[in-house]
Amino acid sequence: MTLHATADVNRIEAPVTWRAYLLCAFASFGGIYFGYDSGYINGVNGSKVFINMIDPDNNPAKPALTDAHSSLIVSILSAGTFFGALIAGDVAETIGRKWTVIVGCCVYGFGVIIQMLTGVGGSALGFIVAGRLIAGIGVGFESAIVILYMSEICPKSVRGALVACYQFCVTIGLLLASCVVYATENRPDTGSYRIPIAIQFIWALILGIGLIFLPDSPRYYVKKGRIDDAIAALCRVRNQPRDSEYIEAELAEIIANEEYERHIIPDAGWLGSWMNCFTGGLWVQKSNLRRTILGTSLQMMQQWTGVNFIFYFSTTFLQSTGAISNTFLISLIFTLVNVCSTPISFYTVEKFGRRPLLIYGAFGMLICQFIVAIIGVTVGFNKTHTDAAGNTIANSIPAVNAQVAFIAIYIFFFASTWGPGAWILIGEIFPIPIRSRGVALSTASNWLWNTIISVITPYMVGTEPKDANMKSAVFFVWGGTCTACFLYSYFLVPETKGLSLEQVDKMMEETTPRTSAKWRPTTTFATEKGLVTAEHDEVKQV
Ligand SMILES: OC[C@H]1O[C@](O)(CO)[C@@H](O)[C@@H]1O
Repeated sequence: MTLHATADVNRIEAPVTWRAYLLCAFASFGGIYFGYDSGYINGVNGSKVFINMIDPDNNPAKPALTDAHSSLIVSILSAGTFFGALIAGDVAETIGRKWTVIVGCCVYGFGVIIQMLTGVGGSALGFIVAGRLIAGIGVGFESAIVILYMSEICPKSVRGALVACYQFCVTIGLLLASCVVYATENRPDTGSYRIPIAIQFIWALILGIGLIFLPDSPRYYVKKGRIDDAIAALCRVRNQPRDSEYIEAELAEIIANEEYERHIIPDAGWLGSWMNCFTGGLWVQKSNLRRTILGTSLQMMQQWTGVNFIFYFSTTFLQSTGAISNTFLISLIFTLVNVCSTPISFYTVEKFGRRPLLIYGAFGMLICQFIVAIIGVTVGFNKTHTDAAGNTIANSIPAVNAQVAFIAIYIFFFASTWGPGAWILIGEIFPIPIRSRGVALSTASNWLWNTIISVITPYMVGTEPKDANMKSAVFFVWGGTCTACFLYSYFLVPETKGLSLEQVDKMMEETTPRTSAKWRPTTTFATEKGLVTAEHDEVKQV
């Protein structure tokens, strides 16, 4: 086969068309699963019908699941997603990105059916736990591979913005979940939990059926040596004809990079491929080990921002001050701020880049967290009294309101920076031979830390004798972790804006994180591999 390779670093990709845009953006719909599944269970765990089904001996005056059951039902999904993401890395190498996500949708659908059986024949706990574990595996498939797929098909100039759509969909999923459970939670029948569970089917159907009509990743085809399929796929995602010189140039570049990387990281069987993620020196930025640490730690840091403390526990926390009568409304406002702020990143991530976004975002978050903590321990959440009716009331309502406002500003900073930023970067930093496993490991890290934080925070703010009862001081912890995010992004995060995935590879070889933003490509992989032989581009045998 002959392809037009190019030496011009600016001509390796076709201009972006609307169709290409929409095609690439479709997969981001997978984010809805993620958000909806994390969100709906809090409401279901609060439904009386559900509680009576799981824990028939609960106190009718104050119906609640036992701590053990509640944390099992919540965290089992994350356990499933953790393993699902890891398995998906392998599956995506074997059957391709697109089909892995479709398989993920089927697994998820199966998990939803099992959840729907909750309460049938008097069994409840077993069905909901098994169903969420299986659905979690599906979410793990989808959350890791949608990012991988999108990063590989999106045009470089809008890749950040399109992958940010994924996080946007996560936030919409969270919002939908809180609206659905608000509407169903108090129903007197099994609809109070079956409706929120059944709605999950819709997401699986839309994503699974829609993806059947989309092409797989051209980079996957190149890795498998299926060049004709790669050309067809590239033509569709770039909306270009078969003989477009852009398609040929981009393909030549992907092929040259793949050959170069394969030379450095040879195929090494199943175990060897996983081991490849951990090879090379710790102090060498381009090494696989460093990239794996970067991807997994980025996702760890995203969870260390403490965002899920707000999304999982803000209602309980706000209730404890007695200052806010409608805590649902406040949580809804937090969720809305999250949804509305995320699209800001579509623009800023391409205009200013990934690094500034994470650095300034962490800075904004740490300031907000410390302000919330300081107000809280001096005049806000921590200072309460008991009224004549025995209710806990905050001494200073304006101080509590100020804390709520700063929490909302904190969410604004998270949603417009770290929320999407971590996902964008993990899709970009891995070289093709370890990309699917690297993205899988990084996604698994997000879920792992999500679980760890959701398991430990109730003890940090709980009021039982065994609990730390930190009240507002817990925001000092999140202020500290956001400070760690700030230093982390300054010292360790490279700039990947505007580069093709192949150019990112080169940039990571030639720069340090702090010098990365100035790096510009000077040559193409095709030139280096000798595919371009004259001063002007030439047809060359590939
Ligand atoms: O938008 C907030 C949500 O985003 C995530 O951090 C994933 O990127 C979730 O863990 C969190 O619930």
